[in-house]
Amino acid sequence: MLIGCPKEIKPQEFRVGLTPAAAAEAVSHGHKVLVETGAGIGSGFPDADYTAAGAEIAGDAETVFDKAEMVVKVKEPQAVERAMLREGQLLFTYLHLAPDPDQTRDLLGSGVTSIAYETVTDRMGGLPLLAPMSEVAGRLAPQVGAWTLQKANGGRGVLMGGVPGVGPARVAVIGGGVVGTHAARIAAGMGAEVTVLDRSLPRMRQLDDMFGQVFRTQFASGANIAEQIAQADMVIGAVLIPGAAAPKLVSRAQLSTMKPGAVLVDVAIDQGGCFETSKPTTHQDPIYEVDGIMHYCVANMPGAVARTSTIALGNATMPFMLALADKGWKQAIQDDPHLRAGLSTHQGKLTSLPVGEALSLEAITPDDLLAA
Ligand SMILES: NC(=O)C1=CN([C@@H]2O[C@H](COP(=O)(O)OP(=O)(O)OC[C@H]3O[C@@H](n4cnc5c(N)ncnc54)[C@H](O)[C@@H]3O)[C@@H](O)[C@H]2O)C=CC1
Ligand SMILES: CC(=O)C(=O)O
Ligand SMILES: [Mg+2]
Repeated sequence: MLIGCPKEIKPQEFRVGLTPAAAAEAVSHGHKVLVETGAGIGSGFPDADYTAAGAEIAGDAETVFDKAEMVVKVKEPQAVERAMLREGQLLFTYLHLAPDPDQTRDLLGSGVTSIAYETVTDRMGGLPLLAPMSEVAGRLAPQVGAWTLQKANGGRGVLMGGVPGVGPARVAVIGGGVVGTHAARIAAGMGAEVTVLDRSLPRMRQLDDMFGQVFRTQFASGANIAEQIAQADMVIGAVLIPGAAAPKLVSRAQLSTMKPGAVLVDVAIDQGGCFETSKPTTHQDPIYEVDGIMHYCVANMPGAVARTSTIALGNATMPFMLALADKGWKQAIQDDPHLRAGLSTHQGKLTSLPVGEALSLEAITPDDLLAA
């Protein structure tokens, strides 16, 4: 199979879909790999690393999209990239379709077969292709939130760990999955007083066993969320219902109950965000203020630490990428129900029920598609 890897074009996105190590593995499996010139540069991988791995270098994105049987990326295809997709081609990348009707329409219109990293599952009920980037974004969240809390950035001027004689910042993390756990660990490590709110009692038991007194857990009822945000210097949004639009857990009216200059970091923004006032921002212009409350809502946070993120993502995607290349998408998803869970569009059909529900579109399950 010819596997193509274009350079990412989302603002300030420095990750790349294929590492030289992944390219070398694909070549050793007998596949051809075509990488756009400069695609790996932002992650510290020059073209020479790809040619050494046996890949070819293409001069532009058009050549990659034109020739590739499978396009491997990081972020959802942007409008100019979507215009280059076609029926019979396979797209393997993050998609986040539920909050993105334009992208969904274009993917369906192109006929491309697309598999979303973020809905591929594993035997433990986890999301193995989302997890590495959730680890990164979770660890980044208190760091960017602490920067936003600085007075010059619009925050209330509170230091995460406090100092002797002055108490630490209070941080509420809503959602105690991968993002939430990593965020809570780092915020606690910075000296903040941290509470993690989740709706899953088994998850909170697990967190309590693992972390003891490092941070507290609290059931994510509306009342508890209201109480926590009123006391918080920083609130980190980290909820997920896989594939679906994020539930809105903090309304605009509730901002008036918060401390002026408090910070909302909405990591769940890629699924539409869990605060009513969230809207996606970029690394170039990451923060904005609503009713005195600072918001950080960057939808590709891991792009800020591209080298770590590219390698972490590549480690996770490689076995799936190889299965798709070796077997073709149909056989690969027939053999692996976890990869099947990622199938999102095929020949103009939407194959994700949560996306169908979020966008009021007709959808079938991947199983129904295979059975048809
Ligand atoms: N902005 C960015 O750059 C990035 C964003 N993300 C996003 O972060 C979000 C979280 O991802 P993960 O931690 O990997 O998901 P996860 O599935 O590991 O954790 C989600 C947690 O949310 C909890 N939850 C669901 N509904 C809830 C509710 N109503 N109230 C409280 N808790 C609730 C679940 O019980 C679960 O523990 C996703 O939207 C993901 O796409 C991930 C990586 C990068
Ligand atoms: C998960 C995601 O959206 C990202 O890593 O950018
Ligand atoms: Mg998007």
